[in-house]
Amino acid sequence: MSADTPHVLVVDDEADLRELLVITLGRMKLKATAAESLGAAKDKLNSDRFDLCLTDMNLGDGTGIELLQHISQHCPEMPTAVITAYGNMETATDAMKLGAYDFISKPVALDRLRQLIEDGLGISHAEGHQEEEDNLIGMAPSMQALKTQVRKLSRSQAPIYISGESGSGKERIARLIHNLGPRRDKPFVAVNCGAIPSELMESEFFGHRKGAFTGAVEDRKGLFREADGGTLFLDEVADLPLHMQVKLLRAIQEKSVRPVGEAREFQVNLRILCATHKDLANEMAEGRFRQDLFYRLNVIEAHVPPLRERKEDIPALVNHILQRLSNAWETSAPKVSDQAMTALREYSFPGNVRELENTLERAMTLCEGQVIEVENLHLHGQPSYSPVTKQESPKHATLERDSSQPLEDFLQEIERQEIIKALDATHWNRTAAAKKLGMTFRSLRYRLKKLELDQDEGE
Ligand SMILES: Nc1ncnc2c1ncn2[C@@H]1O[C@H](COP(=O)(O)OP(=O)(O)OP(=O)(O)O)[C@@H](O)[C@H]1O
Repeated sequence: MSADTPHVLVVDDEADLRELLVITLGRMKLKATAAESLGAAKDKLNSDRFDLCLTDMNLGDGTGIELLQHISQHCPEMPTAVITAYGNMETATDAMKLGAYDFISKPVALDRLRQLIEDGLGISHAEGHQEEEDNLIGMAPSMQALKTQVRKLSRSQAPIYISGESGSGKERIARLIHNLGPRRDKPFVAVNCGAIPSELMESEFFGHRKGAFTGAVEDRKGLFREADGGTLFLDEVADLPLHMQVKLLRAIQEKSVRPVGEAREFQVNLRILCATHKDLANEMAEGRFRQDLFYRLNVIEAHVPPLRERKEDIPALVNHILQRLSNAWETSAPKVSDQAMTALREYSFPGNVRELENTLERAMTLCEGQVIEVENLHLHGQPSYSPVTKQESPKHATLERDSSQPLEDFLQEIERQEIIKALDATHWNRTAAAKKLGMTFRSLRYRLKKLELDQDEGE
């Protein structure tokens, strides 16, 4: 064995299991050192350097949890996995919250054990990828804390629930967790659970065999197998129908899937991350989300704060987004006037970073020359606001009629502005806007035509 052969510490008070672990590691050409108690493990950690630690939960003079606490203080960089009693998810969850990257249940299956060891060594050889982190803009203390958490979580295999408002950056966080971790060279598959028709869900997730149902013209692997070895990101997980939640839980627990119309099961090794802008605990309390799946997915929560709570990040985000847009459009990035930047900082951004991106994209189209001014931003609640998809409308009424303006024109301008406000508040959903304005859909449609505001967008 050479000096750079990875060195693994095995901690278990049961001699049989200790021996099995040492033999398996030897067959994998790894160097193993065994400790039979918590005290002995601490001594070995003091006197030697290890690349990985596998520990049982019962250690005679202490527990695996105590060992994890010791490791997190004295050698936090060393990946540690725990061995738990069969079906004891609670202990496994506690261990992962304390930094264990994964767990294995007894009786220990050898192929799963080998996978666990390989995953762990992949972590200890992973270098930091600074450029990945640089793509996540955020100097606000809440974002710095989130980045620290993400760095830690990327080393773990624990499922993570990413909470946060729409457009706040949940998927971006999920990608960063994947890209910083040992699975980075394997696929990252993102799926919006709310966008798949209920009847197609099973085949989307688990695949199907050709001819399994009408329309199944060829074999399909399904998202779980596409993500094999990598990460599956379940966005809007609260939108999964209950029958699918049962199947998902089973696939996660068994680490295997059976495609529709197929007799065989296929093993999958993936990490599950999920997100929703809904309150998942509340969805569970209301009976729309299964409790067992909730506890399986929500081992650790990472929260992405809304943009209005980290306004200090707005200028850096603006520069980052304008740079990205101008690269894509092959133009030079425009500047943002001081007033426009102040307006952006004062705005509440209900649609978070995605809304900021849309606002800047529109402003870049509208601004003449190289400077984005306040009036190019069209922020809600500003007098110059007009809809995103419309061409620049003629000058907006100031709500004070100048004496030369015919009353009819003035009233029409007020009507236009009120309708636009309602349409925007409802994302151009005309039925909802009509309700907001206290008129029928037909009547709104008539007015839209009259004011030349009718368009197909946003239905
Ligand atoms: N901190 C950030 N730095 C740079 N870009 C960001 C940041 N946060 C979000 N973005 C960008 O904003 C857009 C929205 O982010 P993302 O899709 O991750 O949000 P989300 O919370 O997953 O949205 P939804 O709830 O609609 O699924 C993306 O284009 C993303 O790249």
